[in-house]
Amino acid sequence: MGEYRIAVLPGDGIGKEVTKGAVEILKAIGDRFHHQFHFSYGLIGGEAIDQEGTPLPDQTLEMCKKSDAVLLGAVGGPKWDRNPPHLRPEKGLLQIRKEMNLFANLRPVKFYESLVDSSPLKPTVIQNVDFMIVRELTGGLYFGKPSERRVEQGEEAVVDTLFYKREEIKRIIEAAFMLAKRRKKKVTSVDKANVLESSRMWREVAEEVAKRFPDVELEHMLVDNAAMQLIRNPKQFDVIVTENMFGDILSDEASMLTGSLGMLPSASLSMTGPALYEPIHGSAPDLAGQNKANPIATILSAAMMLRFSFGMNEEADAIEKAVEQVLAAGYRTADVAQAGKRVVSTSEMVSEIKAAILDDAAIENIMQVYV
Ligand SMILES: NC(=O)C1=CN([C@@H]2O[C@H](COP(=O)(O)OP(=O)(O)OC[C@H]3O[C@@H](n4cnc5c(N)ncnc54)[C@H](O)[C@@H]3O)[C@@H](O)[C@H]2O)C=CC1
Ligand SMILES: CC(C)CC(=O)C(=O)O
Ligand SMILES: [Mg+2]
Repeated sequence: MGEYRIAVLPGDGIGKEVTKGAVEILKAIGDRFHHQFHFSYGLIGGEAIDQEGTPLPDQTLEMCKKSDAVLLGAVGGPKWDRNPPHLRPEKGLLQIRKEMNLFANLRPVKFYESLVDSSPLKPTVIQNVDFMIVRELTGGLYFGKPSERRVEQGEEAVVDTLFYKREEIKRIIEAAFMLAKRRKKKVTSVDKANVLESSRMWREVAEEVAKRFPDVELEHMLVDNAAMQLIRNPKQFDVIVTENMFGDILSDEASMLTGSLGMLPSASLSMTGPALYEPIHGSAPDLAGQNKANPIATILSAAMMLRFSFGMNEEADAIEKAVEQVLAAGYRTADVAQAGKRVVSTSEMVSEIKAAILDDAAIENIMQVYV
């Protein structure tokens, strides 16, 4: 029996509700496949500021570094929006990504036939969409220094910095090529090379890396065009690789190809240490505490954890299959609700997915006896 330590950081707002659901699903997987998952909980974000005076307490970071994988909900909320930069919940998230070297953020965008009418886009546009956004996560505009307000020639001014070392660009582009090699063999490198020097180096590095992957096609695309192409013809994409902020924005946009921001999971990987798994959405203050949020993005993030961190392909498949079954059976949280479908709460959706996982196990047991 395998034993695995999972650090859980629920965070703020709906982060608490969706991680609770994903932990229930992991426990069901543990029961069905005979693994022992040990969960330990830590503070991050606004709640950590309130209780510990910092958005990322040392004990949270230590616990995560010692774990086999981290599951995170979301951070932030209006309560902390006027805090100084070092006391913002989002700072805790940026810090944990940096401290754990989680440079590669994988955000799969996958079409679900049952949700075809939940997306505002036409079925012909979204059917069979299946691509991966590879977002650089520990550099770029969210980390560059200086990032501050100042006075210049007597005027109030402000600066943020987009900084990368060549090596940081190289490793994320290599990660994208390695993924593409195992997929449809196409990398779209998204930048703003017509304006930004950082993007011109990004392009150069992409060209260099591409030489080592002759069977993978490389195309460059400017980010404004990419935002449009995602809506015009998303099926053209296989792997998109891009700078931190570009990836942040494009992935929220891409989520609507599936019908909701509440559907997109992510994995944040480092070269060596434990990885972190989180939905791509935020703490949704408008839904917090109402048992209405879609837990599927977090549940699918847990599936990514099983696949990437623990090598449990069958277990990850079981979660993904259960999600598809429950959607096909007509269960919907409010964000993907459609006429004629059954609208359920967060906890009801979790229960349905859990039942689908355990029902499948029961069928398997019967088959083992009779076949
Ligand atoms: N990874 C993280 O922890 C992130 C944190 N944030 C923080 O979250 C707070 C709110 O930011 P917003 O811009 O409103 O982004 P958001 O992602 O929290 O919400 C945007 C919209 O999507 C909806 N939504 C999000 N997740 C959903 C789910 N699982 N099910 C159903 N609907 C869902 C929300 O109700 C809202 O209408 C801010 O403090 C922001 O800084 C934002 C993005 C990511
Ligand atoms: C703090 C933000 C960078 C979080 C976010 O929007 C994201 O990671 O998608
Ligand atoms: Mg985001």
